[in-house]
Amino acid sequence: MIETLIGSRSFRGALSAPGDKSISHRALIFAALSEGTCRLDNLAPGDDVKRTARCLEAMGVRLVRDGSAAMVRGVGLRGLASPAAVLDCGNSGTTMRLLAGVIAGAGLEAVLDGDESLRGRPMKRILDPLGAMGAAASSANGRAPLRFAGRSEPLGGGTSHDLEMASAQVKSAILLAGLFAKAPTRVREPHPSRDHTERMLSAFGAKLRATGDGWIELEPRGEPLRAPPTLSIPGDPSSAAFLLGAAILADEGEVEVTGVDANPTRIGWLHVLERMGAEIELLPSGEAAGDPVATFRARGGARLVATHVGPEEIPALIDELPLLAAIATQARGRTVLRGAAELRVKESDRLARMAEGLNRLGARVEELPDGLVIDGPTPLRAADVEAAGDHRIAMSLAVAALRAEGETRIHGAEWADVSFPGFFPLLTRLAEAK
Ligand SMILES: O=C(O)C1=C[C@@H](OP(=O)(O)O)[C@@H](O)[C@H](O)C1
Ligand SMILES: C=C(OP(=O)(O)O)C(=O)O
Repeated sequence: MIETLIGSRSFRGALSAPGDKSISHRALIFAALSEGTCRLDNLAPGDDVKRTARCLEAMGVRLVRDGSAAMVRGVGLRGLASPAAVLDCGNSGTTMRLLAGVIAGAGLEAVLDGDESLRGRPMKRILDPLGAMGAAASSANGRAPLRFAGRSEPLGGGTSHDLEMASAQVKSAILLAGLFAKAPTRVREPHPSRDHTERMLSAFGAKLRATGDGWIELEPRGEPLRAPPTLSIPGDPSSAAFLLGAAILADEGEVEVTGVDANPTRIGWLHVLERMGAEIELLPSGEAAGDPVATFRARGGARLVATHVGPEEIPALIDELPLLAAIATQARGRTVLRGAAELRVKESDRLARMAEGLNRLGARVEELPDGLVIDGPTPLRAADVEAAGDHRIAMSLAVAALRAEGETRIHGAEWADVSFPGFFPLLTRLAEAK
C-alpha cells in the first residue's frame, strides 16, 4: 500500500498513545503462566502482540479479547500444552524470543516460525543459552524455524549467562526459562536494556534480585505466579516518539501525548532530543503496570543542533534510532550515531534503509558498519521511498516526509500496523490541524 504525505509546516494535537508493545507481550505471557484470571487493559493494538496472544492460545491458554482489553485465564507454570501446529510469530522478534524461553522451560514440543523478515533474524543468541540450560532447541542455520523437543524433566538451572550484548529479548528468554528450573538462573548484560521482564517477574511474585555487580538472579520457587486482577498497560513511548518527533521538526505547533510509559530504560531518545535543542518535556503523571507514566509534550520551531550518540546510549533508544536519524537531517552540524550494528538485524537493515530513504529525500547520510553519519541541515524534497517491510522505517520516513517539499509516496506503508495501526491517518490529521 502506498501512502502519500504532503509536506507541512505545522503539527499539533493532544492524544494518548496506544498501549506499550513490550509490556503487552509480557503481560500476556505472565498472566498466562499465573494461576487465576487477569484482565489486561490497553493492550498494544498492533499485529505483533496479536501473535503472542494467538501462540499462547495454541498452547492451551484461554483468552477473551474485547477491543484493547483481554481476560486471560492463566494455566500456571505446569499447565501449558504442546501446540498441535507450528507457532507463527509473524514479524515479531519479541514473540519468538520470549516464547522460546517459555517453551524451553516448560519442556514443550513445539516449532516457532515467522515471516520472511523474522526467518532472517539471528536466533543463536537465544538457542545457545537455552541449550546451556538443558533445553533441546535446534535450528538448521541459527534462524527460524526453531524446533523444541519435548522433555518431561524440569531444567536443572544453576546457570550464569554473561551476555556479550545488551538485549532485553535474550535476557527475557533466559529468565522465562529460568522460571521453570530447579536451581537459580543468573544473567548479566553489558549495558542495561529495558527491564520490563524483571519488573513484572517481581510484581507477579517471582524471587528476583539484583546483585551489586550487575547480575540479576532468579530463584526457582515452589509457589505459583500470581497475577493482579487487572493490569493497565501504559502508552508506548516508542510509538509516541514518532508524533513528538514530527512536532519537533515542524515550524510551529505542539503535540501532547498522555499516559506514556516513562521507564528510564525506554526514553533515551528524549535525552538525545533535549541535547539537540528540541523543545520537549516530560510531566510525570503516576504509574501503570509498575512503571512511571508521564505526559510528553513537544513543540516545533526550535533550532536543532547535531549530536553524537554512542554504544552505551543505544539500548534505551534502540527502536527510535531511525527516527533520530530523520530528525538529525534538520540539525546544524554532523550527527554521528555509533554502536548500533544491531539495527542491521531488526525487521530490516535499519541503517541501510534509513540511509537510502533519507538520501532519496535529499538528506546527506552515510552508513558506518555500526551507525550513521548525518550532515545537516538539508532541505528535504518529496520522493518515492520504501518501508522495506519494516514498521519503524515506514514511520520514520513518514516523519521526514512531513518536512519535505511536495508529495512523498511511502511504499509498504501498511507495515506500520505491526506496532501502530492508524498511524498514517493520525499523522495526516495532526499535520492538517489548525
Ligand atoms: O524485549 C523487547 O520487548 C524488545 C527488545 C528490543 O530488542 P532486543 O532485545 O533484540 O534489543 C527491541 O528492539 C524490541 O522492539 C522489543
Ligand atoms: C525490533 C522490534 O520488534 P521485534 O524485535 O519484536 O520484532 C521493533 O518493534 O522495532
